[in-house]
Amino acid sequence: MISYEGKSKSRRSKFDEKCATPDEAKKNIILKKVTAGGISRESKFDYLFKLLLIGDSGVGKSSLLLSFTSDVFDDLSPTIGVDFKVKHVTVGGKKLKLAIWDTAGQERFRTLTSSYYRGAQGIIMVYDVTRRETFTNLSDIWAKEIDLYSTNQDCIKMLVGNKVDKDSERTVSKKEGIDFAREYGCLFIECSAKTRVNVEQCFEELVLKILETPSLLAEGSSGVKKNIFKQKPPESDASTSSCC
Ligand SMILES: Nc1nc2c(ncn2[C@@H]2O[C@H](COP(=O)(O)OP(=O)(O)OP(=O)(O)O)[C@@H](O)[C@H]2O)c(=O)[nH]1
Repeated sequence: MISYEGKSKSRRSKFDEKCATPDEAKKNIILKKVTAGGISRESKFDYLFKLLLIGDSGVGKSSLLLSFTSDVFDDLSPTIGVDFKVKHVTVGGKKLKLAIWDTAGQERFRTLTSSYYRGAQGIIMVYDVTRRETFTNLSDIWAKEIDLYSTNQDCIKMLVGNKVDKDSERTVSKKEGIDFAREYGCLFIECSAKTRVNVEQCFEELVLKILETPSLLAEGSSGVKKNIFKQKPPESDASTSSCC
């Protein structure tokens, strides 16, 4: 089991609701990073890991994140650009700070979200077991995005089939998920953000695998000065940040 010292923020600020375009979303990201930078200075940890959630719109990425960090399930509106949460956990005797980035699945944000693959030690690819196209898009879109944009050669990938609480509506079998994961060298789990089945296990297995990968530990060590919260948003410029 993971033990928590949870720190999380509610997913939708009033600012979120007003963001309708990728440009507005960029400004939103900058604001959120400033807030997260404050949190990072408060806590001690052995490793800081950057995790990324990707997959089609509506598969439940934000719901998984909210379920994991806040034990809450809600009917969420689509993510605008990129969102993130911080979670402190202890796994394998190590104190970990997880910065979990939740990307919008909608295609119009793809250029914006692609830069967030940089430096991620773990990438969670999510599909909806009741919507087959979200599974076929894994190979058509998401695996290609990882190949293009992930900068960590040893980055651990986790395939997640979400919404197993709707088993009667399932259009993707568990075996298909296992086969895909084997072919693409991913970990695999089926879960439900709604019932919380396997939600903790998903993050725990991913993080344990990262801990077993020495090259990723060098990247994620708290001794490394690189601050992943200060990652520049794509195409960010002075005018954007000064607007904020
Ligand atoms: N039944 C069920 N519904 C879920 C589950 N996870 C998410 N949902 C619902 O699916 C819808 C989409 O969930 P989101 O978490 O917003 O999906 P997303 O992948 O973040 O979507 P984008 O932000 O557009 O990329 C919401 O109505 C959720 O309530 C689940 O495990 N079971």
